[in-house]
Amino acid sequence: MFEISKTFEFSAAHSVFSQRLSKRWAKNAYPKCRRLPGHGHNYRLVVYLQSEKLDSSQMVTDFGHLRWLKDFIGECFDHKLILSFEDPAFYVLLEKLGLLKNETFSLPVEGAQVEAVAVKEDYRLEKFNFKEMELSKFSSYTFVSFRYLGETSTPEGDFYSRLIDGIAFFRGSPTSENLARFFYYFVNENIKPLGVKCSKVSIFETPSSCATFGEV
Ligand SMILES: Nc1nc2c(c(=O)[nH]1)N=C([C@H](O)[C@H](O)COP(=O)(O)OP(=O)(O)OP(=O)(O)O)CN2
Repeated sequence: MFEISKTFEFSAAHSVFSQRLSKRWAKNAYPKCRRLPGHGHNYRLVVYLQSEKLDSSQMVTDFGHLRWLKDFIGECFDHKLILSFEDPAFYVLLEKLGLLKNETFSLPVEGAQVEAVAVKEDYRLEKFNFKEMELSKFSSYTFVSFRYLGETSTPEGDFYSRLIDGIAFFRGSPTSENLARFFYYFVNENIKPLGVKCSKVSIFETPSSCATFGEV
């Protein structure tokens, strides 16, 4: 069996609302990773691909065949604040940011729209634009990243373009474990036509903290 790996780097922020530390094991049991609006990491994502045989280029697959993943990470994860649908503070945070009205995600800027790049439950990609959308509809996605489409020359337009471009929604708590699982299924779904398999994915939050999901 052959195995190749490709590493991707991105910077992002998250708040690990699910963090609970045991006093017995952690000297300082204060769960600092729950803090809002979040803390940042220089993430390293390592994707492992396996194949029994080599292709016509005598490769598992060309490293260049993962360019789509580099582009996706650059557009949808890099320099984003990853907010979780399941965070108890999710609704409060969106409301305070002016993005929530009657349980509806809405942009309070005349004429502006939001472009969403969404990963569905089956890990396929979908793109759509909206001005308003019921928040409950987002929870059928595993991940949604946003881009502001509108005027930016007013202070309000500037604020909402920077805010919208800076956030993404994630289904579970954004732990390294959950991110590794997300990328494992996302990569496997989207490389099916290449005829190779993603065997595992590792996510490094820091140089010394890593989670792996797949055939470990
Ligand atoms: N199993 C997991 N544990 C922790 C996760 C996680 O995703 N999975 N996440 C965090 C935080 O995001 C934290 O920022 C990173 O944790 P940690 O390695 O403890 O970071 P430090 O740099 O503060 O730790 P050092 O002791 O200085 O290496 C927490 N835990």
